[in-house]
Amino acid sequence: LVLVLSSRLLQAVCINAVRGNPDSVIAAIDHFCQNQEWAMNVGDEKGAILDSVVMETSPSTVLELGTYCGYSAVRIMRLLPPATRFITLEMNPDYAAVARQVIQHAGLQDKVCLVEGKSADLIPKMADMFGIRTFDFVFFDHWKDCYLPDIRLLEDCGLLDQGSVVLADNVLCPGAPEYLDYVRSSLRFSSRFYRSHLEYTRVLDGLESRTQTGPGSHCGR
Ligand SMILES: O=C(NCCNC(=O)c1cc(-c2ccc(F)cc2)cc(O)c1O)c1cc(O)ncn1
Ligand SMILES: [Mg+2]
Repeated sequence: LVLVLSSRLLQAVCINAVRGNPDSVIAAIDHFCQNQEWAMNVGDEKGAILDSVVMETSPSTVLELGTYCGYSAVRIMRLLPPATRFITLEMNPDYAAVARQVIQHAGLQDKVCLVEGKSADLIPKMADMFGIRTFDFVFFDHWKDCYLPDIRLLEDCGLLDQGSVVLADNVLCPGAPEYLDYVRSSLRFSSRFYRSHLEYTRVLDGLESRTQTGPGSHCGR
């Protein structure tokens, strides 16, 4: 039986991780990617930075764009108190299917709301679909050329407000230059670069966080 990479990653989780234990799921994926096959999870080095920004923000509403195999979803959800809303969007149905099983193995299936579809189509429906007014924390890890249009869309839909944090993966590798210029250009936000490395490699990469300082665009003040 020939398995695609995401299925081989899931198999490694099923074999090596303890059911209901998110940290063992994270460790199993990192071990698989470090020793068997590279895969585009945010990884342990950037993952620790992700953890620290999530804990610092202590959000009550979280949106992730780009679920892939569910690694960062497990990382984020394991830190959140039970009442927190966590929504993750993935347009690739094969990735979404693997992610559901990885998240279930971690015992976090009741906390996740995994929606399949394009971020550009789903973001405008967030308020109606989930009764979400604004997101306190957003993690960008999907197609890099979607970062800029999608943060603009989140703003236009009034889904970001004062204090909202947007954290983006891969701003150096593969890179999101237009996005970086945008988030670093406006005075309405403070942005910070976290220097790191491409997951499981020594290639330079990093995360960029942007915190909204002024009120949301729909407040009018
Ligand atoms: O969103 C979709 N892909 C994942 C986006 N993420 C990435 O592309 C990504 C890539 C890399 C990466 C870095 C160096 C390299 F040499 C190759 C890849 C690393 C990362 O950390 C990522 O996050 C997708 C796909 C598809 O086929 N259909 C619908 N959606
Ligand atoms: Mg990434």
